Order: sequence, then C-alpha cells, then structure tokens
Amino acid sequence: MKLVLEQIEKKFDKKEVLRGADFTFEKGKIYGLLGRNGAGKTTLFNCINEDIEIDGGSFYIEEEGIKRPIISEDIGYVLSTPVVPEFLTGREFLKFFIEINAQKMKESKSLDEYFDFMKIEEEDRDKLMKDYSHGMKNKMQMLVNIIGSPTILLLDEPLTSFDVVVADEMKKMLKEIKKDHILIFSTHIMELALDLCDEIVILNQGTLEAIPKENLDNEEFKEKIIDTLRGEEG
Ligand SMILES: Nc1ncnc2c1ncn2[C@@H]1O[C@H](COP(=O)(O)OP(=O)(O)OP(=O)(O)O)[C@@H](O)[C@H]1O
Repeated sequence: MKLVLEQIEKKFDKKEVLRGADFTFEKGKIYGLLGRNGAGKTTLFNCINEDIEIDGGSFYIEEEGIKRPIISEDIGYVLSTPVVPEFLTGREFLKFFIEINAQKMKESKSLDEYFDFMKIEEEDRDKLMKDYSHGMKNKMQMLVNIIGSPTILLLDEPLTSFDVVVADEMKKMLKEIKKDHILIFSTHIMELALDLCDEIVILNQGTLEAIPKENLDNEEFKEKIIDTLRGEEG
C-alpha cells in the first residue's frame, strides 16, 4: 500500500508554500519529514488530512495497483499541541473513543491493556485530563489515533514533549506498529530522525526530496541533510 502525492500545490495569499510536492510513501516504513521553520510541514499534513484544500495536484492511496481517494478513516493525525477534552478522565476519553470507533477497530483490548500499551500509569487513568501533563495528553492523543489502526499516521513533532524515557518507549512503539502503517513524522530533532526513520524526506522550497541513506555513516548523513536544508537560503 502506498500514499502517492502528485504535484501538490498550496499557497496562502501570495505565499507559495507547496510548489508541486511529489512523493510516494510506502507502508512499513517510518518517514522523517524535515524542513526549516515555516517550510510547510504542518501545511502538508493539513492538506493530506483535508483540513485545508490544495490548490493543485492530487493525492491518493494505491493498493495492489488500484488507486482510491483517501477517506477520513484512513488517517490518524497527532498534532504537536495535543487537543484532548480536559473535562474527561483518561479512561472516559478512551472508552468514548473505543465506542465510537468500535466498527473500524481491528482488535479489541481492554481499556487497561491500552493504557498499559501506552505506559500510562494506573494512578493516572481516572484523573481528569485537565490535570495531565503535556506529555500525558500527547500520549492520550497518540493512543486514540492509533487504536483505530489508520492506514496513514501523520505525527507532527510528536515526541518533543516526552521525557527521554517516554520518548524511548514511543520510539519502540512506533517501530512495533510500523509494519501496518504508512508512518510520516515531522521533527526538528535530527538524532531522532536518524535513529527512528527508515527514510528522511526533506521539504525544501515547497518540494519533497528523499535523502538516500546508503553508504553514509551518521555524521556524513547529518552533514548532507544540513546542506540540503541550507539550500533553501540560496
Ligand atoms: N492558515 C494559514 N494562513 C496563512 N499562512 C499560513 C497558514 N498556515 C501556514 N501558513 C504559512 O505557511 C508557511 C508554512 O507553515 P507551516 O506551519 O506549514 O510550516 P512548518 O514547516 O510546519 O513550520 P515549523 O517547523 O516552524 O512548525 C508559513 O509561512 C506559515 O506562516
């Protein structure tokens, strides 16, 4: 299964953010989307999630040679700033979400199994989410986005608010689930991108470019990425 982007264009007034972005993302890989501040990473995610309309181009899912449009059930989108209903407890939120998504869920686990999977402590599960830390809200947002098992998982700087232990757990979790998803995440943390991702994709001047990893050690690869990102200034 693939997510194909063809010549995506998006501008805000006169500012052309995406200028013919072309890329094919495949299931089973973690893609690290890198770009300078304001390069358009969130805009690209918002386009794929159809929160905003594209001005040109197209995108679709291709499965065994058959193309089809993306539907909302295909996408899980974890925002960099988590948005959760703060008046609910973690358990109420998860229960509500499981109920409304029951039909499309591929496996059913108990609520506590989900909390265990996401390493949310027992003592926190029945607290109101208004008292959750940023990282805990982020975990809840990640959890409700992955339990529906969406084809495409868009993660906008998802690990930035996690402490090192949780970030490590989340990395392991993403590696565990990657075989069933097209996983794209944006980050400014180079080490994270190098460590976690199978491919690095750079958003540069409104277009997407893969940086092949072969035959480069981490330091050389890092230099290459920075050079490519610097290219925007030229
Ligand atoms: N709704 C909007 N209206 C007008 N301009 C917008 C809108 N959304 C984004 N932009 C502009 O589009 C450009 C790309 O922004 P975007 O947030 O996609 O970048 P980014 O790569 O995610 O940045 P960062 O790494 O800093 O989070 C910026 O110049 C931003 O000001």
